[in-house]
Amino acid sequence: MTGAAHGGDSGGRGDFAGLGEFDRIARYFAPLAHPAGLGLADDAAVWTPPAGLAVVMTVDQMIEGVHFLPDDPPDAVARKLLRRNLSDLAAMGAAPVGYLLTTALRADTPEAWLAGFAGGLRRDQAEFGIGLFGGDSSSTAGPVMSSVTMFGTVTPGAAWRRHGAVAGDAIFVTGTIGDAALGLAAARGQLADPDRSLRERRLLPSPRVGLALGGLVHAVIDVSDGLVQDVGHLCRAAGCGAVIEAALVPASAAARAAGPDWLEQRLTGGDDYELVLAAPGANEQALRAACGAVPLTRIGQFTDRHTDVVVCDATGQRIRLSRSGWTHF
Ligand SMILES: Nc1ncnc2c1ncn2[C@@H]1O[C@H](COP(=O)(O)OP(=O)(O)OP(=O)(O)O)[C@@H](O)[C@H]1O
Ligand SMILES: Cc1ncc(C[n+]2csc(CCOP(=O)(O)O)c2C)c(N)n1
Ligand SMILES: [Mg+2]
Ligand SMILES: [Mg+2]
Ligand SMILES: [Mg+2]
Repeated sequence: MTGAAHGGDSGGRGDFAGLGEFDRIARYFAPLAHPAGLGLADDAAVWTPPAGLAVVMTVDQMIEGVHFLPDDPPDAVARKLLRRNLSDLAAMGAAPVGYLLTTALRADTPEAWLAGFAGGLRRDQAEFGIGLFGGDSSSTAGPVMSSVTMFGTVTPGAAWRRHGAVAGDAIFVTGTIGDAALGLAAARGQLADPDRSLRERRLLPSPRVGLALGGLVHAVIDVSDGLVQDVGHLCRAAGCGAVIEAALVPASAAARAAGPDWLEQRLTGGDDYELVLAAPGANEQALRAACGAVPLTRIGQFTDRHTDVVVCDATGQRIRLSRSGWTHF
């Protein structure tokens, strides 16, 4: 390498006003390092998993224009990135430990954006007890992009899986469904959001980490693409079908205020990061106890109608939807 030296490069351009790649890492990311990250001063992280535990790994991205809006607060972008991954670990019954981070920023990305992003990481690291293992910094002429690869642990053989639902199992869901999708509609000016609670739920999901559901559930998935599509994944994994009673799907006060025209958007819009559980109805009280303060609602049941998710109204009449959830082209 020629030019800038490690730890003191001054090859920065644009809004980073002289702050180069290695200074950015030292200033914004090294303070967030987990002990396994070795101060972000080596070529890779070295992590010794606790003896007797299995490692659970997942990765998800945040891409400007696809997963977040250009004007979204950078701390919220970072927190949602962590929380999308935390939600996948939650769906597997894993305890989160740490993560690898990649960023691709534009030369005109303000330094304040990176400072806000790192502040969001710091805040949720404290909230969820995780640390930064390391990562990679790159540049782009296009949309800002970032990804997190997150690691957690679980007792070997005890991870919850997407398969395992059986006909007759109840479908349970945590929290409320549809707020983030309605929040996106609100951001686009299609829907009022007087108390900004829909915006809040779009920006900051609540991953359901740490629920002691082991032994009570047959299958689990987190809702990222949309309730109907993600229940469909449980069905395909198990070779069964499902009936969801639309009126039972929990809605926040703001979602109820939006009215019935927004039903399809709520059930298929995604970005909820709630858990869907397949479990015997008889386990309902035990599940409720395991969920503590996290609301749990029975929304339907699995059936022997192979791999078909049916949404119906309170009279059993089928509600036809034009899509089941989010897909990238
Ligand atoms: N590009 C890829 N390379 C390898 N595996 C992939 C790739 N994309 C997805 N997968 C795998 O496919 C499965 C489904 O991935 P998907 O991203 O849909 O799950 P998810 O993270 O739960 O959903 P979402 O991305 O909507 O949050 C996972 O096991 C994931 O590891
Ligand atoms: C600007 C903007 N447009 C659309 C959405 C909605 N959205 C995008 S990707 C996705 C599914 C999960 O992502 P993936 O499958 O890539 O992991 C959802 C629900 C958003 N959040 N922001
Ligand atoms: Mg994914
Ligand atoms: Mg998932
Ligand atoms: Mg995911």
